[in-house]
Amino acid sequence: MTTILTTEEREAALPDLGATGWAAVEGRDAIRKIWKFRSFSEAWGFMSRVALQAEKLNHHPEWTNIYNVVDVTLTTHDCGGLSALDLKLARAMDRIAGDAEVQRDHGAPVTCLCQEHAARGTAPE
Ligand SMILES: C[C@H](O)[C@H](O)[C@H]1CNC2=NC(N)=NC(=O)C2=N1
Repeated sequence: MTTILTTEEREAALPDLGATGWAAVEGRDAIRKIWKFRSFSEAWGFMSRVALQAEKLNHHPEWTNIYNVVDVTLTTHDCGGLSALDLKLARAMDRIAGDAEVQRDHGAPVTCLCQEHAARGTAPE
């Protein structure tokens, strides 16, 4: 049975994950990270590789993909909060994402490349 992380486990693990861009989710015992890849293809490649890890761990993200953006929330449904599996999957995602851009401000709007080109009046490559 998966158990909720203790305070000590959180204090040991969450600061390092926070440093890479993971942040607490308002009103949920969960962590969130937003990646902005250079293309849909790169975003999809990330999701495909993460999906294989999720199946291996039997632990799955809550995520949305809009074009080049992947917005991820991790929590453990079986215990209703953060567990060691969320830490493991978060670290795996960070490894797979490599140096892809991270949006750290979760209060700011999340815009995809289409919206950014439209705002700048530029044409996508
Ligand atoms: C029965 C259920 O499929 C398993 O217990 C797994 C599947 N993937 C899961 N993923 C997440 N995020 N939380 C879970 O509790 C969970 N449970």
